[in-house]
Amino acid sequence: MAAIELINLSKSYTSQWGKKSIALNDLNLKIEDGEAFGFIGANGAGKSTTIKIIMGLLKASSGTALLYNQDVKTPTARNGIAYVPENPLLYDYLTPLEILKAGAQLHRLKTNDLHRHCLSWLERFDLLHVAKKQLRSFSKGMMQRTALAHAFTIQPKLMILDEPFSGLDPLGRKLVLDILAEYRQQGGTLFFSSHILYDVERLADRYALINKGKLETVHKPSELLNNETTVLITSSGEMHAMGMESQGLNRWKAEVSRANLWSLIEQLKQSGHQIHEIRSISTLEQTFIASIEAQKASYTTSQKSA
Ligand SMILES: Nc1ncnc2c1ncn2[C@@H]1O[C@H](COP(=O)(O)OP(=O)(O)OP(=O)(O)O)[C@@H](O)[C@H]1O
Repeated sequence: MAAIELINLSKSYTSQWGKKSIALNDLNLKIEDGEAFGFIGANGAGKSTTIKIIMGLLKASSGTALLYNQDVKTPTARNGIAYVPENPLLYDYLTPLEILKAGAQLHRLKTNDLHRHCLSWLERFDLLHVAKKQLRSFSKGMMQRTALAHAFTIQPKLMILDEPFSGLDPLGRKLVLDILAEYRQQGGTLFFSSHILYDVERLADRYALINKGKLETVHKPSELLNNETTVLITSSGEMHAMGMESQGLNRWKAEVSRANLWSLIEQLKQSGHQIHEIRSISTLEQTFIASIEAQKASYTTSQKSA
């Protein structure tokens, strides 16, 4: 069954002077249950508008949004679904423990020991030491982790996250990425928007690019792995291997095109190197930029010929 289905979804805003602007233009998208889906787009592309319509916080101008085959206009459509907005607003006179408990009770979570259940999620998000501290002293990253812990507490079947990595430092990002990956492995469904393309690439089974309210493409990250893709390879070894750049302490690194990867691996083997990591770099970023540039170019051409 589809977890999320958007059918010809459009949204336009009208300013107080009567000027109409289109935020979403005839969006069609289907996200299957159990899938991790990344939603990418530049500022103002329409990501938050889409998510707010799904969550019933905004009304679409036309079209339909379904959650597990139920129209999002039906409040029960969101049962068992967690949502973390881009800048979560949490009552700052409360403590994380109070927030998690209130959320679990609101969602009528069935657990033998609510207190322990909430504490375990706070521990997972590295917030146990501040479990009973008021949120007003928290940094942006701690707030974000509290909001995410709150979402996990209700054990949702689907998580809808608007920029889940925003405000997190590298350690916080890694922590959240690991927890989301684990949630995925256990069968959870994930729909998230992000600007951090590397994280989307690591977490998403598929992703969509949205540009000026229009869906550009829906891809599997693996579809991007072509011969032009740049690949990062790191190794360790005592001898210099041709094509590798020294990182000190017998560590080496190189960025090569995918087409040249196999000959480099052969080279490393011959030089007695141990390979540590091979991963594609910036592929999503390249696709994203190329897609926006292509859109701009076609717009300029059509303006000239008009
Ligand atoms: N309340 C509103 N009134 C008028 N226009 C709006 C309103 N909310 C959003 N928009 C416009 O709709 C378009 C899509 O905005 P949206 O917030 O969905 O983009 P986004 O992709 O989430 O951007 P960001 O990455 O910056 O959060 C933008 O042009 C924005 O200016």
